[in-house]
Amino acid sequence: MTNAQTTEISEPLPRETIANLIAAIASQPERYALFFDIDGTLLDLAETPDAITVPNGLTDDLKALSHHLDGALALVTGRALSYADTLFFPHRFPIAGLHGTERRMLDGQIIRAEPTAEFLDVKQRLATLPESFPGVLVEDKGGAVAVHFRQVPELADHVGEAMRVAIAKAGPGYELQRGKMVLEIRPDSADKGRALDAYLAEAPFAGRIPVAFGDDVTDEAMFKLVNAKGGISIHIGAPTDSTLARKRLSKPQAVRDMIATILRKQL
Ligand SMILES: O=P(O)(O)OC[C@H]1O[C@H](O[C@H]2O[C@H](CO)[C@@H](O)[C@H](O)[C@H]2O)[C@H](O)[C@@H](O)[C@@H]1O
Repeated sequence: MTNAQTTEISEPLPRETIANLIAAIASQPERYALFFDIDGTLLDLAETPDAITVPNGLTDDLKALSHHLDGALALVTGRALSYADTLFFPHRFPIAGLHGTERRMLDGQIIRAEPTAEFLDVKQRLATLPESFPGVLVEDKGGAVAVHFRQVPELADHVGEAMRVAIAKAGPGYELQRGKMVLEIRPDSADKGRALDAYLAEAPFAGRIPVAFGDDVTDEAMFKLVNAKGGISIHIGAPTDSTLARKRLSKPQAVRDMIATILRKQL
C-alpha cells in the first residue's frame, strides 16, 4: 500500500506567495510546467465517482492556461485516461491516468500495462462485493479497480479485508492504493511521481520548474519528485502533517481561482 511519509504540517500559501506565484506564471510562462490532480484538486469531491461536475468555464480556462504555457500543463489522475478525456471534452490534455500507470505522450501514443488474467479474474469477483456489502461501490477502470465506501464508512474494515484477499490473488504486477474512502488495485508499473518525471523529460515540459497540485495519498509521489527537483508542491485541503507538499491551498475553488487569476493577469 502506498503511504505518505510524515513531515511537517503543510503551510498555507500566504497571500503574498500566491500573488508572487500567479505573477510569475503569468509573466514568465516559459519557466513553469503545471501538473494537476483531478478529484479533490480541480473538482470538488462528490458522493460517488460519477456525481462529480466540471464547473462552467474550467475546461476553457485549463485550455487557455495550457496555451499560455505552450502546452506544459498535464493532468495526473487516478481516473482512467479515457474517463478524464470525457470530463474535459473536447480538449485533449496530456494525461497520466490510473495513478500514472497509463500515460499519453505528446504524439498521442499511450503507454500502459496490459491487465493480467489473474487481475481480470479478481476484478470480476470484486464486482459482486456489493451483494455482500450493500452501499459499497465498485468502479471498473479497465486496468485498475476501485472499491468505494464513502456511502457506508462503517464497512471500511470489511472492504479492507476483501481488498487484502484480492491483492494477494491478483499476484505480481499489482499493488493496493489507498485513497479518500476508497481502496484500489492498480498496476505497480508506475506512480504519479514517475509519470511526472517522464513528462519532464519531454518537450514542452523539459527544463521547466514543475508545480504540482494534489490532495490525496496518491499525489505524494508527485510531491516527492517535485520537491527533489526544486519545484513547488501544493496540497489542497486542511492543514495536515501527512503530506510532503510544502504549500497548501484550502479547496478546489482556490485552485480554480488561481487559474482564473493567472489568465486575467496575462491578458
Ligand atoms: O487522482 P485523482 O484524480 O484525485 O483520482 C483519485 C480517485 O478519484 C475518484 O474517487 C474520489 O472522488 C470521488 C468523486 O468525488 C469520491 O466519491 C471518492 O470517494 C474519492 O475517492 C475516482 O473515483 C477514483 O477512481 C480515483 O482513483
